[in-house]
Amino acid sequence: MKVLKFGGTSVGSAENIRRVKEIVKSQSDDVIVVVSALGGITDKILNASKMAVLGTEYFNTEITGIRGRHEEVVESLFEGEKKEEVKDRVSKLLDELEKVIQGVSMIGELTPKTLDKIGGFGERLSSLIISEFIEGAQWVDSSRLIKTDSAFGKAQVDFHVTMPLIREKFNGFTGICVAPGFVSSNREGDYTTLGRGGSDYTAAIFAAALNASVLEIWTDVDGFMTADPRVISKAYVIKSLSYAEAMELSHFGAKVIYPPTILPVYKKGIPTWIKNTLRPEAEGTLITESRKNGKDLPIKGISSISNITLMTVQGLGMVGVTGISMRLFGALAKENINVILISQASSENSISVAIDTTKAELAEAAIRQEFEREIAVGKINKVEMESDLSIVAIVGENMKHSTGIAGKLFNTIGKNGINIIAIAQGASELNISWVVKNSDLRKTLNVVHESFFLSENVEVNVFLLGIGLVGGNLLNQIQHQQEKLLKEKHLKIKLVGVANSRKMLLNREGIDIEGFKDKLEHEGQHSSLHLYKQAVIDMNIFNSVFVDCTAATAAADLYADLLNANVSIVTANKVAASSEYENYLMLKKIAKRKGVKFLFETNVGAGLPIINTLNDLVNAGDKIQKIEAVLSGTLNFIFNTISADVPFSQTIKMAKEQGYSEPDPRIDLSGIDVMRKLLILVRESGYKIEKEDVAINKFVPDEFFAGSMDDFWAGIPQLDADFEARRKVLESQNKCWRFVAKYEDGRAEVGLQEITQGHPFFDLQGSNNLVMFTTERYHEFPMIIKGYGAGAAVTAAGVFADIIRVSNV
Ligand SMILES: NC(=O)C1=CN([C@@H]2O[C@H](COP(=O)(O)OP(=O)(O)OC[C@H]3O[C@@H](n4cnc5c(N)ncnc54)[C@H](O)[C@@H]3O)[C@@H](O)[C@H]2O)C=CC1
Ligand SMILES: N[C@@H](CC=O)C(=O)O
Repeated sequence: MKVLKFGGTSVGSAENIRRVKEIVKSQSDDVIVVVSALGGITDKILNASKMAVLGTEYFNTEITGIRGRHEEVVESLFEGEKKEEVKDRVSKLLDELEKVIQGVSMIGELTPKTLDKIGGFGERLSSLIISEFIEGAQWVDSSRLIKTDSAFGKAQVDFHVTMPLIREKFNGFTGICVAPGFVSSNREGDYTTLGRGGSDYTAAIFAAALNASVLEIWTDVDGFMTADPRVISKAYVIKSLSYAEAMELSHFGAKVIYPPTILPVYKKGIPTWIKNTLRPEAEGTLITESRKNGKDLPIKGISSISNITLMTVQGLGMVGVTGISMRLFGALAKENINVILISQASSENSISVAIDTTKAELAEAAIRQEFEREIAVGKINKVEMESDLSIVAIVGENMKHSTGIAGKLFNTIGKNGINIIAIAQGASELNISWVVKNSDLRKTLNVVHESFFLSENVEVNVFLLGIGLVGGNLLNQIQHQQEKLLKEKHLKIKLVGVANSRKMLLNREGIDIEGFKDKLEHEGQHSSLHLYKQAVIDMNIFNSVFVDCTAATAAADLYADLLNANVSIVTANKVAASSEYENYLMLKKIAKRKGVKFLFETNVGAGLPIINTLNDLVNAGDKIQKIEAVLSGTLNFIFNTISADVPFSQTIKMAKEQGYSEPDPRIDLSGIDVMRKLLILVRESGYKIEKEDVAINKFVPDEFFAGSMDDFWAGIPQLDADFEARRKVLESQNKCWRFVAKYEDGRAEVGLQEITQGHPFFDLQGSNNLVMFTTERYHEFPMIIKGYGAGAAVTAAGVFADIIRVSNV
């Protein structure tokens, strides 16, 4: 004997009822089919009753709708005489329903007893139609077999009476029987109901009573998912669960099965399948007895409940006093308030309980009344209600005796800036639950799902600002490398935001890099730096990284807020790291405190591994004694290109065209760019230094920087002749110009130098950079790092490497 239960969607239309018939007919065993009401009908019935008791005539409209839905289904499923016969029977039941609701309207009273009588009509109607539609099927009235107490609304089953009644009814039964779910009756024969979702429970009771070989719950999803697929697009179906796991997951919000369903089948060890009526070929989830399975992941699923209120009762007078908890829970129970989570520290100074927010006021009043005396004398000084919260739970038998799960869980959550308000874990170690703000729920679920279920892949969510040379190249590189990184490094780089100075485009599911510029232009929202920053923070996505490829000071001013919101920063923009020392230090401190990264490798030497190398030297205990470097790609290019044929002003234009210069090349020519770089190197070496401490020996007079960009381009050729004359002299002396940065003994300076042959800087070609670190360990022969020091492609590659560093893969 098998018991199959079909939910509201499964029987919600004539088409779906045909699928149900196919499934039932394909069974080789005897079958009991338990059905819910047609999807949405119970809500309509209850609404009609509520309208009736309020005295509005709207209930008639609801009844017409209910009638129409059933008539439509009958019309489609049946033909000829059979159709008329079923129509007639359905109509009689609907008349009965209408009469009861009209009665409610007349007397203006809707007792729980009447509500239970009304509430079960949907199942009675659907089961009647389906039993007639499946040839040879009998109809059995579950309400006469399942006996309960008289707690109308959510009656308790009397198993001592129910089980024999069912066995007796089905003694010697063969074939197919269709029964309404949800409905039951008390000792007096009045209708009761088993609670919303109770049809699952009806099926489980039948299965347990008859020792069914299997219980199948047919619904509209493929099975229990690892998380709510509406929030986690990558959630997938869990193949198998123990009864305890299924119970925990469904209790904590996974609305796949009505929680009480589990107990009867668990007691009898009846395997229970969750299957999809709309995709019967899908494997589904099998719920069986508890087995610790070495192959399973430590946790099977995550579920959550939103709109929770946490009530905290606190007071020194509670410590060591017996009976406080008993009174607290007793007071809540008296008001029929379900406690979803309990958290009490061992100091006993406070107890927190999570309850449904709709019951918060009632709960507070009940507790204040119960502890009136203790509150008056100050033994309890706080009854605090915190709302807009959610409970998240991870569930899995394999957590038992596995070390490190809670550590990994809370570390991941903390690193993503999610505050945990309360925690509960039972000694069974089957479930760890914690409370977060509603606004952090989505991020929490993503973070946990990612780290426990998709641990194979690490996801980094990129918000890019600035799509000029470096930003544009970066996106090309990501696009080309994305697939390889996923395959070989299990790293998913997802572009979730992109902005220029006017517009922003955001999509938490990912933005296709192909054609992103068009999309930004046409679909992007109007933006400003502030709006973009706020959007990044509000989207609250885990493993977020803000990538700054602008040269804007205002962009650097966003970093503190972003880091504080647990967003890592990767920046090619040198402004922040070369700003006031206090600001530079503060950003580093925030990043450290928040467990996120603040990376700026490309600030010095573009893609060259200069800052990372310096960090490694210092971290390993070396001491930087001297820095000598050529740090400007632009200036090195200029001094390598200037010739009798190519005047000074022309080389500046060329450097800009080749993408070496800053967006404003005056930053390069004035020495500011090199000053910033030296400042950063000295700071990363562990010394405190400010801009004012760096002496800049300029080689272009200040007056050329005073006006607009156009003024600059118009004026700069005036220097060509002088430069050419000096260059000739230099050439005759076999020397070259290099713009050198130097730090030694607390003195920092940058300026143009004449370099003689044989010096390491002499042969530095093109836009190359060279850095020499003289340290305690690299003393006689300094460490030298040399290579392309500017250019969009190498810089973008350096930014890309920093993004990958954020992921820690
Ligand atoms: N080009 C190179 O070789 C290297 C560049 N860098 C740094 O990379 C950064 C970008 O340089 P490039 O791509 O060459 O410059 P770029 O001028 O080509 O690109 C900068 C982009 O930022 C955008 N932008 C400016 N202000 C903005 C704002 N408020 N909001 C949004 N977008 C804004 C601009 O419209 C432009 O598209 C600069 O900070 C530069 O110092 C660092 C190392 C090497
Ligand atoms: N403008 C800079 C680019 C790299 O930082 C340079 O020329 O070096």
